[in-house]
Amino acid sequence: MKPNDIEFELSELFEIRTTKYGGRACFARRDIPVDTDVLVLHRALGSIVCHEFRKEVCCVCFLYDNGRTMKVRLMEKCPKLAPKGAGLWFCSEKCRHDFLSRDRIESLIEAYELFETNWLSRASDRAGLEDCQTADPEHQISKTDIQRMWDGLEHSWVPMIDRMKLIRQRSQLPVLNEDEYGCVRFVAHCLFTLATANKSCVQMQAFRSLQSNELVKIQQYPILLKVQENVFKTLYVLLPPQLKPMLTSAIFRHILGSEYGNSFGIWESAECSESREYLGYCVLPEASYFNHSCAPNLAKRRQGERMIFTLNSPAQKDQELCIDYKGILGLPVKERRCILQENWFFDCGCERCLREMVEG
Ligand SMILES: C[S@@+](CC[C@H](N)C(=O)[O-])C[C@H]1O[C@@H](n2cnc3c(N)ncnc32)[C@H](O)[C@@H]1O
Repeated sequence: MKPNDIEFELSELFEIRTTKYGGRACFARRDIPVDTDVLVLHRALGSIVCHEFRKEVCCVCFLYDNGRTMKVRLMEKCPKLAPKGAGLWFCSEKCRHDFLSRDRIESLIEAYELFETNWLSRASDRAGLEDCQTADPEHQISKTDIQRMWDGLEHSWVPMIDRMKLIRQRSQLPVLNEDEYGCVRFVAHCLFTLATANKSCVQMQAFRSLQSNELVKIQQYPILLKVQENVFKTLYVLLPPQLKPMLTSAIFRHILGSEYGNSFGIWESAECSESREYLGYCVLPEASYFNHSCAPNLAKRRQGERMIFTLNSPAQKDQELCIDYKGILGLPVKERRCILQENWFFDCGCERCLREMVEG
């Protein structure tokens, strides 16, 4: 399948077409009235709460209660499977129950618990970690460098690990920093969804066709190549047997390559948007075909786990449906474009930018 081919239907209200200015985008199939919810998503493919907020944010509905620690843990319900609580905190019995009711959730709990145990046991090794993890700022990473790293992992590291007993495999685990640990959990969550979801559901189809920003992101942040290596190695050694078959380099690279450029921030739902805390991020494949516009006609809002995309003005048939990626609509055109280029790696081709650039 060519990257631009879309062979699935996301909504009866809009369709995906290729644009001249920015890959694929969503277009109204017919006139749609203002205030219509054009897309309502019930669950992310994968999500992660930032390490610093892990105890203060419910891992199901992402409730944040002004820095108070969430009181409900997993060990009370499944002391054998998750004696350390698997690094999960819940706001209520209801959210814990929702989580535990997911199909084959034991495999994800087992994975999270192993990651958490490993994380806690390596506390002393983490001191001084920052010093050893730097990348050469002069070297521009190429596709070949990325492929070389993966060839090394697949053809030499994986066979070496496969020959070892479990205890020795674990001694080969890299020491992770907080971001890498979060990334391990995020990828495991995505692999769990991929393993348990119906392969032909819209979320899976949308995921398979997501645009990857692997090269451009790693070129901008070369340290990510090392991060990916550490995350992959950790998953390879620690994933339980139910999830391990999902871990191939191709799926891993597609998960992270598409996360770079398609993820949605999980923000504290507060009145004042400027003082909101950034709590984590999630990947919503079905919502990742909306392009950005500096005059968007869609507003997005989170309601617990759900994400809702609502028209803020009537849309005519064939009109493009766009969201605001970055909360920068009040800035002058040059600043907006600079922020979009630095964070999302594109030159904004929206009508407002084109008009304001001509106006000077
Ligand atoms: C979330 S994806 C949107 C779907 C994407 N166009 C696709 O084909 O998969 C974000 C990417 O779309 C493109 N894009 C989104 N909004 C754009 C805009 N206003 N101008 C130019 N490119 C844009 C950029 O390549 C960006 O990295």
